[in-house]
Amino acid sequence: GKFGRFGGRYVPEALIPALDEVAAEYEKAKTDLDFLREFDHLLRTYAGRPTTLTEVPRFAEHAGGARIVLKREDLTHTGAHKINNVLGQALLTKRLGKRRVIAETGAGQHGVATATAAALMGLECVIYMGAVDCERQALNVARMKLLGATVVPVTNGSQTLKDAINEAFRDWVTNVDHTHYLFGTVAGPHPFPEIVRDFARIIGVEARRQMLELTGKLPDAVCAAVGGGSNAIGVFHAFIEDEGVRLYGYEAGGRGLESGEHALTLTEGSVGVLHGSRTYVLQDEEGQTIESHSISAGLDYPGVGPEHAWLKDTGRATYEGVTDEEAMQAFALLARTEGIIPAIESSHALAGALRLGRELGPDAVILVNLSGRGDKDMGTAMKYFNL
Ligand SMILES: Cc1ncc(COP(=O)(O)O)c(/C=N/[C@@H](Cc2c[nH]c3ccccc23)C(=O)O)c1O
Repeated sequence: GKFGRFGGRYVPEALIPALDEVAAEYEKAKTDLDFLREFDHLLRTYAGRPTTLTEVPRFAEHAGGARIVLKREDLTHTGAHKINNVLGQALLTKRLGKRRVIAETGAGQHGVATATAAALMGLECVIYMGAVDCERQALNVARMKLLGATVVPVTNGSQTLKDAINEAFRDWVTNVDHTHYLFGTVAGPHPFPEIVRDFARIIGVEARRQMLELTGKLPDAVCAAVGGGSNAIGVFHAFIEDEGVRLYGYEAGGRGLESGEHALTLTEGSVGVLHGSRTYVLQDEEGQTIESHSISAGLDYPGVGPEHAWLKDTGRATYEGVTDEEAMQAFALLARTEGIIPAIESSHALAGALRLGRELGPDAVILVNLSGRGDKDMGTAMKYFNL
């Protein structure tokens, strides 16, 4: 397979034709100049690409004096990196002649991005979201409805991302003739990990060129939060061939390893199958998926994209945990020192960069993918900090 022993498509027979159809359409689109031009036009004039780099010297004072530069995916339209993947897949939906898109969401950012593209292109849109997540990301639920989407609260299981994905797959099996499942990250069955990575990698392509312009060299390290893995692979991919550039993925450490309440899939999980893909999974000895926990809904997932499983096994990337507490401290520190309120998901990468800066020392230059903005997280922040 594409990612060593990871990836594949472990799905019910009923979904194979739909996956084949999407894979075939993508193979055609990726060399179709009309598609590439329309996608590029939307990324520039609608999503607001290229996003800028912002150096954060006051924040970096807390990172052992290393230089820290942010890739500002929080400045894209809808406020997170998700818009890149969604615009590409929405164009594919139209090429497939389908009139309806469905999606899963946890933090609500992929849901908002999908509803946004559906409104733009006149597609019917249904978003599946765990009832717990509907509660903690209520602002995004309201945005999705305003954008014309139907939000379906999912009440089975842990009522978070994993369950929303299960419900979305059930819908797709029934409605595949007129519906595209607009998958929100680099997990899931082939071809989703490849398609979503290809649509997200513009982040790293821009950042690599921008870092050379800004600092005259490649960064010593690239840091990103890892939920399903799309913003991380999006910023990593353009640097994979650059051996001198270290790649760090930060997972949700939740209440800490000992608490058992975390989403440390790559650092504490084991090889298994989840949502159609062979990858790392948080599972017990019988192979039952263990419920994950994170203060950030977007990282609260017991699986991960197979390309990250491969990057971990080959040693090309390093994955570490960041607890809820560490993430919230980094969240507040960036706001206070640089006037930028990050998404709590992104704050895991910021906390990782503080740790890494102290390790690498004052000559290090660290690029951090600021995957989203923190408007959606103000409810959590108000409670956490008694604002
Ligand atoms: C701002 C922000 N940063 C980082 C992430 C982490 O995702 P990733 O690792 O793919 O970059 C998210 C996830 N937001 C998605 C998470 C998500 C959607 N579908 C998934 C499937 C599996 C795992 C995660 C997701 C959401 O709308 O909740 C996010 O909203």
